Amino acid sequence: MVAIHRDTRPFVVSAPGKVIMFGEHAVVYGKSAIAGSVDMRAYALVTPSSGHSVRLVLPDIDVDVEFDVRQLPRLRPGDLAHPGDVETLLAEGIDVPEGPGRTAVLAFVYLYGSLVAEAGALGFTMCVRSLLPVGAGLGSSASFNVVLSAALLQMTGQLQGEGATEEDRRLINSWAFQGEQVAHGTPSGIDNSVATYGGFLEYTKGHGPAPLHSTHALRVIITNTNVPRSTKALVAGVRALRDAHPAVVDSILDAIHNISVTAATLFQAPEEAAGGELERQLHDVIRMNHGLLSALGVGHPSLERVRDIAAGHQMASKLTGAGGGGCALTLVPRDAPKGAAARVAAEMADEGFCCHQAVVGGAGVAIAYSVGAEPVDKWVRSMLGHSAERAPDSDAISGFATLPEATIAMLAPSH
Ligand SMILES: Nc1ncnc2c1ncn2[C@@H]1O[C@H](COP(=O)(O)OP(=O)(O)O)[C@@H](O)[C@H]1O
Ligand SMILES: C[C@@](O)(CCOP(=O)(O)O)CC(=O)O
Ligand SMILES: [Mg+2]
Repeated sequence: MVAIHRDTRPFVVSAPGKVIMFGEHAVVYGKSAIAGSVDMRAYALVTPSSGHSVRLVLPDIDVDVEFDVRQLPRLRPGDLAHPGDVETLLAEGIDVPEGPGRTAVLAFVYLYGSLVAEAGALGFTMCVRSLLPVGAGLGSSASFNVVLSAALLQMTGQLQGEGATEEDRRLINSWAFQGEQVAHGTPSGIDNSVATYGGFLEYTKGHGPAPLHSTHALRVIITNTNVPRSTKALVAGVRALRDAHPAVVDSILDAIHNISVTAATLFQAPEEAAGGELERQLHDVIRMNHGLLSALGVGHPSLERVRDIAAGHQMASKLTGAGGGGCALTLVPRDAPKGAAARVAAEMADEGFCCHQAVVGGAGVAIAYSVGAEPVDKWVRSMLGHSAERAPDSDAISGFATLPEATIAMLAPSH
């Protein structure tokens, strides 16, 4: 039986989104991929309470639900063949919303039922807000599942070091993966790994994340085309194509694998070798990876537009995440003329796209209790500062939600 940690202080858990540099989709089939955390995070504000009521407030997707915890299913290992089957255990009268909120609430029910299993009642209000665009390829689902898992593990006293120890992270990551399974069916695990561990890493299913010590600072523009798409549907589309043309699709997946392997070598090449030649090779592999993803059927005209605008400035772009719209990344070469990144972003904004000059490789999951007299907004700012410093010469590009809008007020559910 799990003892409940009766600490009634409110706390915040945050976790970053991710940008897949190389290897999306192929990673689902055991190929190698490279990804890093981005400086946009999800935040869960948890306010423990003594009753039997759990309120889950998700303003980004218009969800505000309340459950009597005695009605939620309790799950033991092996109760379900797949976490996605949690729906079948819902008691009559349990109200789970339709639409985008459904998978989020089902992931919550699954994680609550598994982690609070025999521990009796555990009441609280949890509000999750995210600076990540929802459903755009930056791993918003994974950072959501990481903050859920970490918050529930923390409240049930299952973390040794408030999420900071190796064992804490292993535990958070494995539960967040199950949350991703509720939503996606067959996730590779790369998104939840980046959201948990942060940094920049190489990932192969079954081997887990391996930190990649890049010797080169990356300047990356992330562009959200604002074209909605579903990760689950895109992953299923690639699976159907592979079922129809196994030899062809497997050779594309192998080519993507070889791109990730090549890129890992390039990222780790000695600094002396980092001249134009190295950047030219990175440019080539980005371009080829995008073409191969298009061949898998996960491209979109908006992504081609991003690629064309970048190419007009001698920069390479590729879709990132599941594709079909959503986000693309553009590598800004070190020797790009001053202001070039801002000009690219302005051209993209003219198309209705949003751009963000990302800092890649910041911290993973973090848990924080409010401390003493520290003003709460200052405290939230310091949490946002977990990511690496911005490059001093970075152009001001901010089409995404950023501070100061992201104050604690957005974390507090309206009553
Ligand atoms: N801020 C959020 N609040 C609640 N749920 C979220 C939030 N962000 C993401 N989600 C969950 O993740 C889903 C989107 O995940 P997905 O389609 O995998 O796209 P991506 O992970 O690329 O953003 C949403 O439908 C919702 O279930
Ligand atoms: C397409 C895929 O490689 C990444 C999906 O990322 P996102 O949910 O679009 O952020 C799927 C996976 O790795 O599980
Ligand atoms: Mg996702």
